[in-house]
Amino acid sequence: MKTALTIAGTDPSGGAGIQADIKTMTANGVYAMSAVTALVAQNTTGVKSIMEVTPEFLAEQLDCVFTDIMPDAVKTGMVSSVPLIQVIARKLKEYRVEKLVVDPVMVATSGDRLISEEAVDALKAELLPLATVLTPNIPEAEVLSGMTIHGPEDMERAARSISERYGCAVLCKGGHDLNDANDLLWRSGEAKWFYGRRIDNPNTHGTGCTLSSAIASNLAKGYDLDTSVERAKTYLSGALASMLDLGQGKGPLDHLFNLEGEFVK
Ligand SMILES: Nc1ncnc2c1ncn2[C@@H]1O[C@H](COP(=O)(O)OP(=O)(O)OP(=O)(O)O)[C@@H](O)[C@H]1O
Ligand SMILES: Cc1ncc(COP(=O)(O)O)c(N)n1
Repeated sequence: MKTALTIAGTDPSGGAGIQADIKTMTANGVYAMSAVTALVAQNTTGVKSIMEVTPEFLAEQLDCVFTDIMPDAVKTGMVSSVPLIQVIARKLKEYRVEKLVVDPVMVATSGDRLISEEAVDALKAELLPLATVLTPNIPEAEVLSGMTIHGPEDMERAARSISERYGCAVLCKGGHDLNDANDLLWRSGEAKWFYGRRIDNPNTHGTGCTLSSAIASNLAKGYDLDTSVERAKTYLSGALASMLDLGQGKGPLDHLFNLEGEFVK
């Protein structure tokens, strides 16, 4: 069985972060592992508080995984402070991780900030250059490129600039565009659009976490980047179209919409 590791924060309400990542990886047929960067008290209505792990403890978690079950792909999500980012970058290099999806998580759907100002600089300097693919949403692409994005051409310009600066592929997600759900992948100096039907579902808590974990799962299984993005987007659309409706805020996706078998009944 292929294996994937998520390095991210938690969501006790199960819709985003580590919990969404594990469900997504499982639903996408890989063995899921997780290293926690922060315990986050949050639910569908917002973030109440954050308790970061120490850099030493994160290093120990990563050593435990990498020395025992070397993942076929790794995804990073919420990495809220400079020392944690430094540890992650060091360990990814030490263990020569090749397939890395970096979701540059900055602000939750609820509007709560999940990374410090200084950590954005560390993310750029330490983690982005290691990524196979980076998956910013439009506001994150604006921060990383320093450009303002008003439409598809701006998405291409920003993704290209980020890709050239950090030497990685960039998937600029269009979920924040109210008309479409089209994502732009900039890789090897070229743009490729992934068109999605916009699903009329307000419950989008964890869409970013889910998409990046599904991409990592497909990379782990050996698919190339374009195919991994295509498959991940199809999976995400299915989880959104299942119209799960839980919680009092923006609810979670139905990660296991495709699960069948006798134990499900
Ligand atoms: N209503 C929707 N219908 C179909 N696809 C959607 C919808 N909303 C978002 N998506 C898709 O979900 C994925 C995540 O995009 P989005 O821009 O929402 O990321 P994000 O902002 O990081 O997510 P999050 O809301 O978790 O922070 C993209 O593939 C996007 O096209
Ligand atoms: C631990 C963690 N990581 C990421 C997100 C972003 O997800 P969303 O923007 O969908 O709330 C989150 N809310 N919590």
